[in-house]
Amino acid sequence: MASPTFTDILTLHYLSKSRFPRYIMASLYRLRGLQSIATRSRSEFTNLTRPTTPRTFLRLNSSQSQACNMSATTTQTKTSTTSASADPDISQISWSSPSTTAARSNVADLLKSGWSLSHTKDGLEREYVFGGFAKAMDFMNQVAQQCRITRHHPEWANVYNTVRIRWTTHNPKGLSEKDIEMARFCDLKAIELGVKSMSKSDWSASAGGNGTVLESMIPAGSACGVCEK
Ligand SMILES: C[C@H](O)[C@H](O)[C@H]1CNC2=NC(N)=NC(=O)C2=N1
Repeated sequence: MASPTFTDILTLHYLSKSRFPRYIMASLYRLRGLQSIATRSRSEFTNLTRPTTPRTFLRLNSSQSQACNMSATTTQTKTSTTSASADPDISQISWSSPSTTAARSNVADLLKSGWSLSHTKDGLEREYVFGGFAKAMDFMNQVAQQCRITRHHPEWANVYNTVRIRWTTHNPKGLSEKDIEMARFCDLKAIELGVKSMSKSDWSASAGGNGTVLESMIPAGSACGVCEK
């Protein structure tokens, strides 16, 4: 049995990196009389054929992928959605200023993707669950940075890995385009940080709208002392 030459080893290496199926590789070695290589231990062979860099896939649930779809379009151009779900009722929304067509379309998309309208109808609410406290803090810090840029702040609460967030405008009171923009920003940040779940927040619905941590701290859209001035 011929022992492999340096060229054989290089060829083997090259073919392995190109991830040829193992059985083709084995036949090639046999053809070339390199039985010693063809019958090498399985693990040695597997190590050669395994891709060198691990691949990670982000598996998104439907609301997360919808949020991603939305990010690919601008506020102005977004006019339709691929979702088959029924159009949410946006007629009840209490707007901060007269709403534009784009704002109405975008808020409908957000509602379809899992945001809910606050019980006072002037805000958007959602709940994110992260891998742990550190991730939840990263999320809050990154959203806070964006708040400094947009000069707009959320009403939110955190317990360990969970962040509940509400976007509403205090002055003039109601839902505004900034709320919509920030809600979308939150979804994208959360996905970027590997959020575990993005669910509809039921903080308004539960206990008649005032039974949750945040509701007892801050009634929806309450004065913040700065916005009211
Ligand atoms: C002066 C300053 O821009 C305003 O007070 C901003 C600050 N952040 C705000 N945030 C929110 N949520 N609503 C507001 O009306 C608001 N107003």
